[in-house]
Amino acid sequence: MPVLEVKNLRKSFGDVKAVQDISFNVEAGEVFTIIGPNGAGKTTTLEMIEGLQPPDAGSIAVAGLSWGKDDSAIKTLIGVQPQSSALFDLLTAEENLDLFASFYPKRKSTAEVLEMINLTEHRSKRVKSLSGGQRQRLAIGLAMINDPQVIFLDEPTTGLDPQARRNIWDIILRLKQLGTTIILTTHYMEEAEKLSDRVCIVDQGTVISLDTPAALIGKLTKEREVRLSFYDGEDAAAQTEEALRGRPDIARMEREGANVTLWSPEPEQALYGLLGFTKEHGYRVEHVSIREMSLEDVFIAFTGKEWRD
Ligand SMILES: Nc1ncnc2c1ncn2[C@@H]1O[C@H](COP(=O)(O)OP(=O)(O)OP(=O)(O)O)[C@@H](O)[C@H]1O
Repeated sequence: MPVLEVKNLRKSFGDVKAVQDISFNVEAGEVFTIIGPNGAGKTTTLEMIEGLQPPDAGSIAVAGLSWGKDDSAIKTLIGVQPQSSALFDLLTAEENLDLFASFYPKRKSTAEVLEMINLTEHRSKRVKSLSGGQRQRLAIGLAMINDPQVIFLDEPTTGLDPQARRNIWDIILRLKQLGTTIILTTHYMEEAEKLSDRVCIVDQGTVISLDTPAALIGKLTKEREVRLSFYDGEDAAAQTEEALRGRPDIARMEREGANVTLWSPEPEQALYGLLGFTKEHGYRVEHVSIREMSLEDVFIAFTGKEWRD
């Protein structure tokens, strides 16, 4: 049985249809990531699943339980990362964890959570003197204090520097190892690609595509982009382009000065042909690279929108 079943969710705010029709299932132990442009309905969807807003229509089952019937049972099963502004500034990290733990019948030990979020040595610091990354880790600690089966993390790394972001990735991966299901939203493509078992792309309140990062990328295209630049300048590039045009393993080619870019469903084969030609003619290649398509390419292709930083 999926740990989360979301069917035909809808929610409007006046004339704004924030969520038009969203359905998905999440299996136990998955990292399931919802991505989408600004205003796509991600937060509204999460808040309905977390029981913070009632949907206008549709159904939500958490481990087979429903809001409105089984509220206190669901609350023991889920953990929600509070916005870092909801932390108590004048309490220490440890005191915040103890306070949140007191709301629940079942809990993890504070020491264990501090260890998981790598704050043991800062446990006696007041929140107001923690860094942004440390506060964010504490917010994730609060989401796990009741030892939940499912944890919701809404943009946990927004605004953090790359190192602080990686520290949060480590926590997410540790939680996954322990079997916790994680529902994540993020604006960082690399993060979604690295952490997620499946990614759900949402736009204008509907699910546009849902699959593993690899399958989403595979759906987009089988082509890879190959770039090549020549020490011997424009002439060498133009000759190479001319000679390779029409090869079956090259879908299309572009040249700009001494740089040639081509797209190929068989980039290795195309490269053999290319390098064979340049060697034969004594053209010296300065740089060769093959670029894999990324989740960012998928996002742009599906939503027609640039990714927000
Ligand atoms: N309480 C509210 N009252 C009125 N409109 C709202 C409310 N909450 C959300 N909306 C609107 O609903 C739409 C979806 O918002 P939501 O916050 O769910 O999107 P999002 O995908 O989380 O966006 P972002 O990436 O910017 O956080 C937006 O147009 C937003 O302005």
